[in-house]
Amino acid sequence: MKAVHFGAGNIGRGFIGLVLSRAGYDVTFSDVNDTLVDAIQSRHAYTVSLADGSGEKIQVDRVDAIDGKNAQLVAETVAKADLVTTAVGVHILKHIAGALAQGIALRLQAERPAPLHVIACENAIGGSTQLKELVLGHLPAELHDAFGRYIAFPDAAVDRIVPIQHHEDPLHVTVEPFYEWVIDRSAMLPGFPDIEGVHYVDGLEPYIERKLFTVNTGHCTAAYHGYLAGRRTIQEAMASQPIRAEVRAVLEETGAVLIRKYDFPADEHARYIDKILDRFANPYLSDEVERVGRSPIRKLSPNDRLARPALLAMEYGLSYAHLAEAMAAALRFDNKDDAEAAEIQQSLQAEGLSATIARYTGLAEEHPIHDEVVRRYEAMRPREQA
Ligand SMILES: NC(=O)c1ccc[n+]([C@@H]2O[C@H](COP(=O)([O-])OP(=O)(O)OC[C@H]3O[C@@H](n4cnc5c(N)ncnc54)[C@H](O)[C@@H]3O)[C@@H](O)[C@H]2O)c1
Ligand SMILES: O=P(O)(O)OC[C@@H](O)[C@@H](O)[C@H](O)[C@H](O)CO
Repeated sequence: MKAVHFGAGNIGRGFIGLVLSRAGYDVTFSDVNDTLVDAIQSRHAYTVSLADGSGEKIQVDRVDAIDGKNAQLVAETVAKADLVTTAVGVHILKHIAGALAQGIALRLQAERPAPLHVIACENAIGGSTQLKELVLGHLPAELHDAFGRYIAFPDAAVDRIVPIQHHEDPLHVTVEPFYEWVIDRSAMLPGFPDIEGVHYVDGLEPYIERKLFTVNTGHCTAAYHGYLAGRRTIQEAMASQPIRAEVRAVLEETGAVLIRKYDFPADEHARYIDKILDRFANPYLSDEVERVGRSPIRKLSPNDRLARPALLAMEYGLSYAHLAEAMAAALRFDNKDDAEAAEIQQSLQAEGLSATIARYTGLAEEHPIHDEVVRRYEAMRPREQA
């Protein structure tokens, strides 16, 4: 079985590539990073360590790589694959859609096209569905019918903390022991063999919202408050009692929303939160606040981990004060190396606070959550004075 995985980065090598390889797939990574592609092409293997103090290394074999900048080669590789996965970043999906569509077109020209599943493993609601729309935009109308019959894009939720790596070997990757990969079976074609290590469900929404509004809401809260307090990593941030308490408070707000929306048992959800707080504090990981807080425009956007649970909380008459505090801290994430953070700072200077909140969160000026973010932003000290 052949899999093409877009993105040989941290989650690509440390999670998806590892699981697929163990499940019996020959994995070909497509990436635009020449260092990664060259190293995989020359060694056809890499190692993964679990951040549990054991020092044990897992060998991943039978891997290959292609240059993601070569659209023709990417298309030909996709045409021969049994499975396509991605972990490139949701904003990059539009850049891979053209070559993916070209590969799908090649498959659909066959007399009896082989079915294909394309699974986006990104931190977003409906990542595969978004990719499907992008791919459709590149396909001629006469292929749309066959596309609907032979190509499926089941949505997925992926959870494993993989920090930015700092090893001499560019392929080695250290990951947390925990992982969870959930795929929406109801969107799959019949006859596809289960991937060992994947949890299949009918209907992904509760799983992706639970993951995004707990792991990722809590994570970015730790990152933004940690950044403001001058902490370098999430582990250092979580060692601060006030920050840990703020992260827990945010997760109690999103937890109340999730319990109300999905009827999750409260005691089970409380254990889920406790486990996540412990994962953030894992002493064997060093995860920089800049990585976890990266792309604040995406994180503040209406359908993502801060604004969406706050809106749901308001709709249900629940508290959103700590979510508003996290949004205010995101607006003060003044990391010059992050293009989205720089854009927010520029907007704050040029347009002012209210217009910036409205533009990036979609919360208009008179909205109660907007007002709460304004109050909290104004009461918050910037990083220099923290
Ligand atoms: N790191 C984590 O803890 C984690 C966990 C769960 C989900 N995710 C999600 O996985 C995705 C990737 O995150 P990451 O941390 O691995 O990032 P990363 O930057 O380590 O990896 C992304 C990879 O995509 C490659 N890439 C960029 N443009 C490309 C293109 N046009 N074609 C092919 N490859 C391209 C980059 O070169 C890089 O190697 C994101 O959506 C992230 O939210 C990350
Ligand atoms: O990848 P992002 O930028 O959406 O979010 C940063 C981290 O919260 C994220 O990568 C987590 O480490 C991951 O989602 C854990 O499963």
